[in-house]
Amino acid sequence: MRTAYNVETVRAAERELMARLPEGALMQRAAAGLAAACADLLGRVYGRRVVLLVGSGDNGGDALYAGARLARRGAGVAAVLLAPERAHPAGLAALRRAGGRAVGVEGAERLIEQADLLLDGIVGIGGKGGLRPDAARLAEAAERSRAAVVAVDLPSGVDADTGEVRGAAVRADLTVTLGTHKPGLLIDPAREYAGSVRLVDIGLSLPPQAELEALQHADVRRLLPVPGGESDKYRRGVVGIAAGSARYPGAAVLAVYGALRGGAGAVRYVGPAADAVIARFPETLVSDRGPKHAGRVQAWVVGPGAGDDASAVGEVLASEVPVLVDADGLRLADRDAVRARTAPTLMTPHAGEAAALLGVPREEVEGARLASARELAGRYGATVLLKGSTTLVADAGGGAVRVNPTGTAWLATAGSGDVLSGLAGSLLASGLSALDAGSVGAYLHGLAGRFAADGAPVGAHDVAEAVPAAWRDVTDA
Ligand SMILES: NC(=O)C1=CN([C@@H]2O[C@H](COP(=O)(O)OP(=O)(O)OC[C@H]3O[C@@H](n4cnc5c(N)ncnc54)[C@H](OP(=O)(O)O)[C@@H]3O)[C@@H](O)[C@H]2O)[C@@H](O)CC1
Ligand SMILES: Nc1ncnc2c1ncn2[C@@H]1O[C@H](COP(=O)(O)OP(=O)(O)O)[C@@H](O)[C@H]1O
Ligand SMILES: [K+]
Repeated sequence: MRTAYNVETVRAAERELMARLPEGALMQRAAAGLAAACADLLGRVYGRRVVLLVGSGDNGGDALYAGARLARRGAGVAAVLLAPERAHPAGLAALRRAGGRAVGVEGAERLIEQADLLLDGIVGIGGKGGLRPDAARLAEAAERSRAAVVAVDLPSGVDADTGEVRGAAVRADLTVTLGTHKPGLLIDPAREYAGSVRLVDIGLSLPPQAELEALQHADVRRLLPVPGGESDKYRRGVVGIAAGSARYPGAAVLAVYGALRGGAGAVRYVGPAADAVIARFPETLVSDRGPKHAGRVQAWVVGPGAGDDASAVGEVLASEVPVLVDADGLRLADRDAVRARTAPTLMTPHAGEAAALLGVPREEVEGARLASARELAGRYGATVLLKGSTTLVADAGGGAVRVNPTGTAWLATAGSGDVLSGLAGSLLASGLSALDAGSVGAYLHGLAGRFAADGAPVGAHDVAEAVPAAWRDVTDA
């Protein structure tokens, strides 16, 4: 499991560790990791032009010490000091001893333009609000430069805890993050500014509960349902799909497609698209009598392409099995009915649907995904899977939010959300918790999207078709 911790937790761990180590030891560990990452990126250090962008905090100190190490290996290193009188004194002295030089922000543009590598030490976890004007100008100059950009700890200008970006921020090719990942490095929009992320272990001891966690293959492998000798189709779990309408029969087909590949032993379909479903998937058990009379299931999926059929949504919510609510179902679900449920509820909105439920503009959700997912989970007393460029899964009771690491923008294709609903619903029926079903479903769906697309456009049915390959990739690894 990859984890990310917020600033408050990092600060506490840092204080505890610093009390046990000689002064400056942590910064030396950070600088060693940074210099090694820069050297890897440069290939050859000798003769390269390195420019440090240095703010007045310890983030700038890390950059200065790393610059000193690179200068000792023969790089030409210049530090651009945002506040010369407040730059980390020992770091600056170390840089000068190693043959580096320091300049103010005037004239920095030319240096930045000619650099091979820029090390962004403007601000790290001590940053507050959007970058101040001088810092913003440096971030913009860095963006114009052709140099490789390495961010110290996180790209200056992004919010470490939330992933929000207000105004200018440094766009890095590589972020060398210290001690632990920060939530902002894993959540859009900030994630896009971070480039690839390399974690340098500086010895922090962190509490068991993270702010954010990302499943890896090994975690997913442990969670996937596997049939055994005792299994039969009912014991493996039956998932009910109440989806589709005369207008959107395809949503039903795609949700069933996903569900057939999600580990349940049988898929029951209820709704007006039974003919289309059976034509494509003859193994589906179909019924036109409404969810209440459809026969037993271990979990329901309701909503994809459902149009305005509020009664199916109401019947499903009244059931005592886990329920996944998606798409039209989210609009039609009564909040009190969701809150009153005792079995797990998993809601799977995209940003637009989440915005409608929260009564805020869509951009607000896209700019603050973590807070939006948590807020929605709290309001509905449900597990919320917020889809989009970064997919997050938040439980109502708090705890670590799951962030999906496998997605690809090729998944932004009509109907791919329907496949995800069926897939995650099937995992719910086979006994996973809402948090696990949502995050494992998103993981397989993202991987299937990558496999199916392989760099070219795909349709939602291709994604469903690739789920078994994703499953095997996880279990074979
Ligand atoms: N934690 C760890 O384990 C370790 C941490 N380490 C490193 O320390 C870093 C944290 O250092 P930190 O606490 O000194 O804060 P930092 O990020 O340099 O920012 C403060 C400075 O930024 C300024 N500033 C603030 N907002 C701004 C804005 N919007 N726009 C522009 N400027 C702004 C603020 O100015 P002021 O408000 O004081 O005027 C102040 O000067 C951390 O990220 C990591 O790199 C490692 O060395 C070792 C282990
Ligand atoms: N930019 C993106 N990057 C990665 N995944 C994305 C992106 N945009 C959308 N997705 C994924 O594609 C799927 C789209 O689902 P949804 O919005 O419900 O579409 P539909 O209703 O057409 O099925 C979701 O799994 C979502 O996370
Ligand atoms: K930085």
